[in-house]
Amino acid sequence: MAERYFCAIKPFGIVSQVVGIYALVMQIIDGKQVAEKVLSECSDRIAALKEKGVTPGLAVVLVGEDPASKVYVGSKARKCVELGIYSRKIELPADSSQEEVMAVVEELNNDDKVHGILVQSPPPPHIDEEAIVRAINPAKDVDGFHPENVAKLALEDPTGFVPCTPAGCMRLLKEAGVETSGAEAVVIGRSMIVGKPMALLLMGKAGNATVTVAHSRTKDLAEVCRRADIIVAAIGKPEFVTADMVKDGATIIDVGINRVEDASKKSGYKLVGDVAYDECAPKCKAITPVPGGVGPMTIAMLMQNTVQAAEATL
Ligand SMILES: Nc1nc(=O)c2c([nH]1)NC[C@@H]1CN(c3ccc(C(=O)N[C@@H](CCC(=O)O)C(=O)O)cc3)C=[N+]21
Repeated sequence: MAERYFCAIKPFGIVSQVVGIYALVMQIIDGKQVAEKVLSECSDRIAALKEKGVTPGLAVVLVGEDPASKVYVGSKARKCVELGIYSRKIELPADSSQEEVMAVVEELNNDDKVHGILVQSPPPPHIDEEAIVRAINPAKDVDGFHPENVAKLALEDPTGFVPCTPAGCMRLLKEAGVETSGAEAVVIGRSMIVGKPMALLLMGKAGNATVTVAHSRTKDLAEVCRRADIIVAAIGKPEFVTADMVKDGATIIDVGINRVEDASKKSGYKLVGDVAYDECAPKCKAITPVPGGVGPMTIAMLMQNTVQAAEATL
């Protein structure tokens, strides 16, 4: 599921080039390609559901006008249409009250055509996001953020929903043929959306890795990272992981999506990950690019969770 690239070392002559080619075979993990595979599995399951009279449905709620959120919500809705998932998009003004958002969630909880509910994060600052997440019926919580699903993940109960981004990272490792069992994995970041569930997945039966969770208070982060066979970068800081933090032959999963200014781009910005890709990639056995790595997988796993939610109603 992934292409192999050769990093030829030009300046050092033919012999070094050959040595370089053997020493530095590096795999760029193609997230778009793996996402296509996941989506085609979803297609088959959707067809089977429709034969039984069930059309999976996903509702996406967006509060406010954040342009990046609008892009994500748009691509989620588009993916639903492509797959034949019934899609509802609910856009609420930025000044909506807590009660108004809660009322929408309640309505969606009671809508039998809707199997999955996602409230785009982050909502405007006056909204209590935790209360919203708790109000979602756990059986429709396709983000896997509800406490019941967090508990099921910790318990390794497969009836729960695994958060989409870490689920996508695990699938990428699997499809790239990266051995997690017995590996030293370092997760950088401890968020409830990525870092914490990622650590649970790597540590659990699906991963069997030895896991370290590093964060902003970690002492000697570079040293901790250098131990890693697998680094999962989910810090939210552009190009935070540098080559000196990476062991030769490590695998890097870059969860970061940061918009940084770039005058040469029409949009005025470019996307970079949490990893300084150009300097880290030559040291890696395998690495995910940004864009085209974890991002497309997040959406694919959301579709998969929606299918799972619909199947659970049969
Ligand atoms: N309740 C909730 N659930 C989410 O799953 C959720 C959320 N809130 N809030 C925002 C984040 C972010 N997120 C992304 C999904 C796809 C791409 C994606 O497809 N990225 C493309 C590039 C997209 C671009 O060009 O901007 C890529 O990396 O190749 C990125 C980010 C889901 N999120």
